[in-house]
Amino acid sequence: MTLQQARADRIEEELWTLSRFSVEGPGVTRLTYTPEHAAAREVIVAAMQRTGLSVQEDALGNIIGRREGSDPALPAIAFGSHFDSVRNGGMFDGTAGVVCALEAARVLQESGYVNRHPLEVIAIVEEEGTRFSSGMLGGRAIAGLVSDADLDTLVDEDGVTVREAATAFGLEPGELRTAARTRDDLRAFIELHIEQGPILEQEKVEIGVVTGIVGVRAFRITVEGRSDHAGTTPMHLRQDALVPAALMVREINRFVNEIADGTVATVGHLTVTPGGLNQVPGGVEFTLDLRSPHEESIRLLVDRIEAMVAEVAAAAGVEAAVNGFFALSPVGLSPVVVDRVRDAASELGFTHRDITSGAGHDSMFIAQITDVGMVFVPSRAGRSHVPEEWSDFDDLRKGTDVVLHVVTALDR
Ligand SMILES: NC(=O)N[C@@H](Cc1ccccc1)C(=O)O
Ligand SMILES: [Mn+2]
Repeated sequence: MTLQQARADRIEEELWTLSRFSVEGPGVTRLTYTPEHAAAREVIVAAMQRTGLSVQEDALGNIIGRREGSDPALPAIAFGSHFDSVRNGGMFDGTAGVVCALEAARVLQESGYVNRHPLEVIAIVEEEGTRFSSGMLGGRAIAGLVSDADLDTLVDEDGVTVREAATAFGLEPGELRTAARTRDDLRAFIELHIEQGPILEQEKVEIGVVTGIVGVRAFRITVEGRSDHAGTTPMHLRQDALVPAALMVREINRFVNEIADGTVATVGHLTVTPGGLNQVPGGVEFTLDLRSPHEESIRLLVDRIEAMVAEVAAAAGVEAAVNGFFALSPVGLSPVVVDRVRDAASELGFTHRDITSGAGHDSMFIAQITDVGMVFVPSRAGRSHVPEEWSDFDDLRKGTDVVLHVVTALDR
């Protein structure tokens, strides 16, 4: 039995279809448990059913298309990615991995492949954390790492909890236990994803063999001063919260540039209250996203940032707090799967190189309960989380062929 090649035209058509399920505005904005999510879900479920997969949805809405194997006692080999997006993001981040997994399932069916292990296509929800400010929630549910309490503490900007939104969406979020997978029922997970960085394109390499994923730390930093009249309050009497906050942002940037070991820091969102032209800022809240392949660099950087924030706040006569709300150590992917990704790329004659992911992925959590590998395809100009995000459909086809080879190799 020879596997047919994946088809770039079907990948392209399905991606364009899914890209239209977005709120108005530049790029793709598809938040979890919204009408846009519901429309994408419908297309994914229909594609799974057309490919002979039986479809289940777990407590949080992860969609699992399953094909039983000739040996039902074996754990499943799964492949897929997420299908939510950041605001005004691209049409490939996550969704390309779902579409390529669907394409792989079509090729297996058309090739008449007889699988020993059950095979699963998994379309994962709420990876970006755009709605509930909690990264990789869908992947964490698969890894059994979401608690019942999380369902009530994670809220969107209107205060709607995950439990309320998932229930309104027709799911049973309380059934978290059924979402949790284990090594007994999951043999491996392979995630195809766009690189979201410049390396593969710069080096003209077709396939990224992901060996590890950076550690991620997320914080909310608050600065509390005192609001006053912008016209009548002399400068020496002010407790302006924004001036020290601006200094903190600049200092964080200086610290990271001094480390220069691949560690990165981003202040992506900053709010000022009360926010009027003629009002001295009384409060500032900003986010801080730290990433590094080196756990130690993050630890040292966090210590230095916390000391600096306290120092700058004291000097400015304001209060400040550094609140961490997400922390994940760097993850090494499973050599069993990583080696097969590399072998598959070689056998298929694709240029490839080992690469560390600067983006976080559901695979980081799923790696805690089974063997995980990732396949990267090039991103044009390394851009992602922007409407300009682009990957070539034939590169996605090549990535899909790699996924197919890894799945069938693991299935032997
Ligand atoms: N693939 C991708 O973009 N993943 C997200 C995962 C994430 C979400 C929220 C916070 C931190 C990280 C990223 O920004 O890396
Ligand atoms: Mn993303």
